[in-house]
Amino acid sequence: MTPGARVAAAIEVLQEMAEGLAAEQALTRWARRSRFAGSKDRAAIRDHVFDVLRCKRTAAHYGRGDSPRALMIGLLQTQGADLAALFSGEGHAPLPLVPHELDFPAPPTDEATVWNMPDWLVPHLKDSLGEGAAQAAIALQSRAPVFLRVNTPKATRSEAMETLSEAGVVTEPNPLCDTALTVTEGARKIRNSSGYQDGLVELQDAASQAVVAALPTGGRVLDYCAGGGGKALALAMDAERKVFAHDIDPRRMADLQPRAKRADVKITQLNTGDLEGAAPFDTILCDAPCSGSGSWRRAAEGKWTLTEARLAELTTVQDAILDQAAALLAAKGTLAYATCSVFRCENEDRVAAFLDRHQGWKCTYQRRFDIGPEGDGFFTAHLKRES
Ligand SMILES: C[S@@+](CC[C@H](N)C(=O)[O-])C[C@H]1O[C@@H](n2cnc3c(N)ncnc32)[C@H](O)[C@@H]1O
Repeated sequence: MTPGARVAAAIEVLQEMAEGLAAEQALTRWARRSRFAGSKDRAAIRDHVFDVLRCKRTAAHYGRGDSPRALMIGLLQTQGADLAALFSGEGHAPLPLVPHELDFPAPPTDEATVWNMPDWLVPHLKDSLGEGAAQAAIALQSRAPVFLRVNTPKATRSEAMETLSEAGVVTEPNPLCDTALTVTEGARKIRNSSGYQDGLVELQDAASQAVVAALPTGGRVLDYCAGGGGKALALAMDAERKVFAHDIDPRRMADLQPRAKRADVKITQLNTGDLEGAAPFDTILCDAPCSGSGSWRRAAEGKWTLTEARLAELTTVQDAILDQAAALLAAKGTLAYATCSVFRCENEDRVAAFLDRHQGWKCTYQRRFDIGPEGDGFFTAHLKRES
């Protein structure tokens, strides 16, 4: 496909999203009906679509509208692309720009447009991050780096780096965690590399790894909100731990056992009804459902679909999860709370609310990870009973 045809395809995908499809669904549908497209075409189209999602307001500003075509014109203008070459009307490229589309406005001045987020989120971000809010908003407008976790039962960090480089995947040690690598070249080759297929590495954000690395070693450990099991797998690298995984929706753990097998680690899955019988646990990690604001570089739709009501609902669920997990903890155990959110209302405020509800508990550790080149935005806190 020509670059112009890829832009036309991205406009088609954005149109389907405007009609109600989620980005992944729209991209999959487009790929199914466009068998002629190669993997590089699909990747380029995906990049256009997600770039628009990350920068929708500035794209709409420069494109003078929020139609899919206007968004692509605005986005490509901010990227300094050769619009005349891309919108040539030749072959499958979009039709040439008409005069009013070439009349680009002055740069935006209002904060929500510059920060590329809904108006209501601006005060939330400021309240949460103070002077760091602008940096976070800007960081959310770029593609996230790719991070890997070295599966230490199978390889050291340097062995994994060596094996990956043979497949053209270039990495460097990530400062957030001893097991983390930042991919600097060849990210698209990871899944076919022997390092990945043989379980030497897993795809996992570096801050997410650091959250697990901060937990006490050994003991009976419950990943209470295990989801796909990324953190459970990281926990299970410590052979002294007996790791249990639970999720209110067990279907989310469907891939956990094959992944554990590939990583050569053992994880026991528990249904909600089995939790009480398996308690007490020495460590319980509650990687709670959240807005995902720390990872909106990867899942940019969340930035536009989150509502104030949903955010409030999430804080209620987060409180309930902490209360349920606390009842399963051993007397001297550690209750760890984590979110991939940067909002105070989902982080520090939840810890404070827990301590208000539970007399005789204290917070022994707390860390916030900024959105940046080293990892996604994350928050974690450890809660213990006062002895
Ligand atoms: C942030 S995701 C977990 C991601 C996962 N820990 C990982 O690292 O891949 C949150 C998970 O919490 C689960 N969840 C939501 N409410 C829950 C509850 N009340 N109890 C347990 N799990 C819950 C969701 O189904 C979802 O899979």
